Amino acid sequence: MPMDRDAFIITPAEMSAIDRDAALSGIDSFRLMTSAGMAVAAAALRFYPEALRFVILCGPGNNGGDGYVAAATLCRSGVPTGVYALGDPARLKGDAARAHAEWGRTAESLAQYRPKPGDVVIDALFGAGLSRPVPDEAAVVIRAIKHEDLPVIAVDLPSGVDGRSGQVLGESFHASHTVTFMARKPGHLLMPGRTLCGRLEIFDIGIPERILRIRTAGLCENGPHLWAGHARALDPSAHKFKRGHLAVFSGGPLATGAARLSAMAGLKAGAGLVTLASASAALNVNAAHLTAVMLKEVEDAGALALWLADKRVSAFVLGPGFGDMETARRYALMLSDRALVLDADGITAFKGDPASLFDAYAGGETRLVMTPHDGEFARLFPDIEADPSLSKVDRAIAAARRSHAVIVYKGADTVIASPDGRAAINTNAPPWLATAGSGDTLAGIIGAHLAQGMPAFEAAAAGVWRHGRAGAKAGEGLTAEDLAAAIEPLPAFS
Ligand SMILES: NC(=O)C1=CN([C@@H]2O[C@H](COP(=O)(O)OP(=O)(O)OC[C@H]3O[C@@H](n4cnc5c(N)ncnc54)[C@H](OP(=O)(O)O)[C@@H]3O)[C@@H](O)[C@H]2O)[C@H](O)CC1
Ligand SMILES: [K+]
Repeated sequence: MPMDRDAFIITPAEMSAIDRDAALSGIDSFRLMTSAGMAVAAAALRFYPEALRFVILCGPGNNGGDGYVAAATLCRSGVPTGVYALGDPARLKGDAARAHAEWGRTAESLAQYRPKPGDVVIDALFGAGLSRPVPDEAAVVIRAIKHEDLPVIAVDLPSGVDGRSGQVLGESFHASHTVTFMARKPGHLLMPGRTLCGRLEIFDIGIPERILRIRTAGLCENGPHLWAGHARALDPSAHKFKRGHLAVFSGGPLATGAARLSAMAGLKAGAGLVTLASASAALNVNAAHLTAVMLKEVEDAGALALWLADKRVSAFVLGPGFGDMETARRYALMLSDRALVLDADGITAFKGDPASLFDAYAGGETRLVMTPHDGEFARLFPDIEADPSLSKVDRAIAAARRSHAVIVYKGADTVIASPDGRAAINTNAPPWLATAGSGDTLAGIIGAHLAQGMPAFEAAAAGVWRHGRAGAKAGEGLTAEDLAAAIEPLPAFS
């Protein structure tokens, strides 16, 4: 399935390169700015027809330029406006200077602005070019506007949100609406940026798609366009062995539930067969709870080695509730010629010696998927986690490259990254998905996809998406059992 234009995610650096390419191909950059500013003005009139006054705050770069175009357009439409500038407008350059000149009035200084009820603020202070914490003068005004609870329409990004990482640099607006151009930036989707954008609109300012596509790297929003082509292998009408055999390792007798949640999710997600591998001490408690999921005694590494002679067991989930770190390490290394989802304790087990795991899965097709949340990620990749210059997308890609694994870096803004540099940001998870057993369910869904022969990146991305859908369907207050029951067929078959 070709990538849907709306699924593009373009970093601010890529956007600058796209702007340069557009200029080189003869596209007038001032026309782009004019389209951008007019789109903002139109959105402002549409969202807030009752506004007593539009207050446009203009910064020192092209984001400010968009603001002057918006101000001129709103003036022409006859609504009251006030324009306040950060820095001396005489120092504006290029298109922004021209936009200011064409507006043709005198802006007041930003420090003069006193928020008033009835004002609707158009934030054109900083956009893609924000490179450091917002200056104090801007921070004071942002806080005053928040205090007055005025609606804010952000141009491109809420000022203070880093478009590359979604992090707040100093202080940020919490916009009610954001109008961005051509495509979303990572900061619109990564946290906390996503929550600060309000309702997001993407406006086409006229850069041809062929120019966009050349510069877009492998980052997009997670969705069926990424993996539906690989979902055909998951035809539910196929024979059960063809639909793959997934094995999930159980924890000890007092911690068996997590693995059973994974196993049930794997079955619901379409694996033909699912076996729970349990040490003898936990066999009875598992037997008492299982019906469709099969049970096999795997007491130790020797028993696992014998079982691995059966090549039909095509994928494994190791970690949920597993508990025994030494055995987890041993099993994970033994499984290195199979597809493995390593979750929870399976990840923590390699704290201190991650290289042994990474080496075991190096070479050949990517077959390891790791599903860390923040804490687990820091255990395996402490230096990557501690590097403040990296966005969550950068961190996930760096970890994937180092570990030769697909990384599912969990959170409200789960990022799926492949060792080859592709990455996707997931957006369909409702907040209530963060519940006990949710991660176990996700591991089982991904395991089912791997068992059926989906490539690791697609298996993981599809798993995260189906998990989010199931969460939305099960609704607020869901339990992990509800979640497994709510897993829907893959879109290729719906
Ligand atoms: N293709 C498009 O999407 C188009 C988008 N447009 C708009 O252009 C901006 C990006 O414009 P740019 O000039 O690159 O960046 P900004 O306006 O966001 O900010 C750059 C200026 O701000 C200064 N700066 C940056 N951070 C700070 C800070 N913390 N404190 C003070 N000053 C700061 C920066 O100065 P430097 O010293 O860092 O050089 C710049 O002066 C995009 O967001 C859209 O709104 C185009 O209109 C059309 C094409
Ligand atoms: K802005």
